[in-house]
Amino acid sequence: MDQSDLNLFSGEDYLKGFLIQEIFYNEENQYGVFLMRVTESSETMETDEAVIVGNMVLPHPDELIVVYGEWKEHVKYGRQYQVRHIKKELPQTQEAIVKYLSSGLFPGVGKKTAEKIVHFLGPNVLKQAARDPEILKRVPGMSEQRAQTISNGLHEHQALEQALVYLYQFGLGPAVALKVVQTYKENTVEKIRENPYRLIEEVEGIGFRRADAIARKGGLALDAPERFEAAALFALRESCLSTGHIFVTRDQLDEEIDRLLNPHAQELFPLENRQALLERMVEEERMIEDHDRYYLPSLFYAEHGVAVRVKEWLERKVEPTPAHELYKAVGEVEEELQVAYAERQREAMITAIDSPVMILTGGPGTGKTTVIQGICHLFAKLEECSLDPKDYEASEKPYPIRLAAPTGRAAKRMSEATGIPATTIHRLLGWKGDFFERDADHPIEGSLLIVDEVSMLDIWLANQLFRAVPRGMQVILVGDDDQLPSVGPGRVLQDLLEVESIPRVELTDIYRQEEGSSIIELAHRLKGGEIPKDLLAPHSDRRFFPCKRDQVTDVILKTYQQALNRGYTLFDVQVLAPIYKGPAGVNKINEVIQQTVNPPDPNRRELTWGDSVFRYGDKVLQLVNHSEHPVYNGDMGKITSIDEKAGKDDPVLWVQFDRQEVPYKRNQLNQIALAYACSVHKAQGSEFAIVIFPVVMAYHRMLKRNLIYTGITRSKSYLILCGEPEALKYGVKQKEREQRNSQLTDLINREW
Ligand SMILES: Nc1ncnc2c1ncn2[C@@H]1O[C@H](COP(=O)(O)OP(=O)(O)OP(=O)(O)O)[C@@H](O)[C@H]1O
Repeated sequence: MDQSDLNLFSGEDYLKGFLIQEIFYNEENQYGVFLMRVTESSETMETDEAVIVGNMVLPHPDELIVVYGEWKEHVKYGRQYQVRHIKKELPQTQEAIVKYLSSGLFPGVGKKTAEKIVHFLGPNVLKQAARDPEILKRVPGMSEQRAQTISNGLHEHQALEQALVYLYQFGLGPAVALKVVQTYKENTVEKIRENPYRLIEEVEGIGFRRADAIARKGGLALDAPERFEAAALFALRESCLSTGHIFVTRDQLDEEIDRLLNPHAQELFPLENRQALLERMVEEERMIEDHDRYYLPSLFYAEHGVAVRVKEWLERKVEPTPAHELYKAVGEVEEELQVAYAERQREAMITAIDSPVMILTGGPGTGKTTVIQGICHLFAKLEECSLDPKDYEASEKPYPIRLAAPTGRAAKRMSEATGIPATTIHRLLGWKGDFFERDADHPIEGSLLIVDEVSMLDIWLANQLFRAVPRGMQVILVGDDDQLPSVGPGRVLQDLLEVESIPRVELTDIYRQEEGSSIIELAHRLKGGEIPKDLLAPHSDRRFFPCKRDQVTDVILKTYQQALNRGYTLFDVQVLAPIYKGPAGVNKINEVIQQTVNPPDPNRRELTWGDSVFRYGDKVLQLVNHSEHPVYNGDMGKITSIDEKAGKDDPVLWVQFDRQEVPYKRNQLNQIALAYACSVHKAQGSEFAIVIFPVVMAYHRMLKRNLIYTGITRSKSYLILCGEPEALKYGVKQKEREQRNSQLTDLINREW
């Protein structure tokens, strides 16, 4: 395909010329402001210079470009050309071609070689040599290999440029277009013409609607089978990822497919046709069907994997410890640890010792951690093994007990409270960024596994973890099923609780209350749907400041500052909000707190990234499990250094986490966010001395009982609620749990 074949933008207003100065350019979103020398334009201009603004892939200074867009009057900066899309033209004059060839884009071509090439082959060389390396061999002294390299380079460059231009016509922004081109390289146009729907699965950020629009423009028929297949897969994946389903029923699938394919979905794909297409997809194993339930293969296998493991555990017999021995050992543990266990706590410890698998549940302050510690000591006593990690340093024997939790903060808390080493599940499983080292063939080591915060476990992680449990290892799952369910698909803890044959103990008596906590009491009341009469009354450890939505950020800010003035650190105080956007959302609150507690300062380095500013000293949150460093989703740290001039492959920012300082390159900055405020979901598994929790009706879509309960129970010493009391009352009434489709309970109960 020739560049002249792509006369896509004919008729649109344009400016043609060269960039002469970069005023501003943000590599992350390709937003830039440039001064341009205009050599040609669709309308007459008074001068030959223009300020152009917009998202565009950065052109090379010597490249001839055409920008399509329109003139706009900016309140502050005056007349500017707002760019919609940009096309790079091949240079045409001898001088420009020499500059282009020797610009560094083509390895090994310096100014002299470039001049020789143009001298011998003339101004059409760029197009010709891209197609045929033989032409270059006419240049004296040009080796065959070098001719081939230059030709390949030219071909690749022109193909990529054409691909970008091809993508802009579909309304793709430069960032997404660049991602597409990086995925398919010089085959972009071909691949998309072949099947535009492949973009959904192969390029992040493109959904069904965008791929469908591209297919429409490309002339693909509305009733093309590829269209239906793409809609079906997209509908299935979205339902599972956004709602947490493991599978969707045929009715649910049809409804979602119709929504995507409307109008006329039913006529375009009548029942019989649909059935045949779905059957074909099942045959090709792109989805799995079981009794009219449709699964993504990875979810089907994960759910079955978990069921197989749990069944195996339940079938295993653990030799019961004689009762007198058990009770004697519990007594000794009580003495050692100076705790008098309550009856139910003792029952939990004894059940744990004699069960291949057990679930321990309970709300905050009911003594789950105390029992975990008790179980570890009891286990060590009966097995006659040491709990001192030093005793295992020089030995072949593995440490007998593995404590793990889904987040780094939860693991740290567990280890501090029990005095026994604990890690994240990802670390336990040897997470390597895109795979786990530990699996059924390379299981984890030890005899007892205790996992805390199991409500956060989705079916994928549960499967990874369970399959890496070696034969004979006892498993104890600990959690609070009234908390928010896992972010990923499944309802693992709830499903396992519905399997009657799994031994479980529920702790209900609250112990922290004895230490005078009214927060826990409030949490337990709200969990039962009750709003205490003294909700608004000041308590020694909690307050409710009634205010309107517009006043919420002021109230938060005041309370935040008061806490800092009293000596609490940024890490002791945490604001939690259910949503990110809006005047009382996480983003706004972060902006306001940052402005006050860590304001702009000429002596403090900062870096603008997307809509955020990261400044030296800011508190930040890790949003995903880091692929190179042991830093996990939910970990918080402080920015200790910024180098805004760092190159693409060098770190631009460092964050000090608990145990280490972690560098971030520019393309890793999407892994962190400001953390003065964060969502309740992100705070799962963490606790803070002071929690500030705004509740206003503007959050109504997200306000649910389990969310409020989870938010409130994150606070250890002091809880500050602010906002509209009726919003809290409204939220607590919203009890109906999300209905997530899963059949884990049935699978475990079923005879296979
Ligand atoms: N039998 C007991 N006697 C006295 N105090 C107890 C007992 N059990 C637990 N506690 C105390 O109650 C408090 C809460 O216990 P623990 O931290 O074990 O509960 P938890 O369920 O893990 O709560 P959370 O999830 O909020 O951390 C602790 O201070 C603990 O020492």
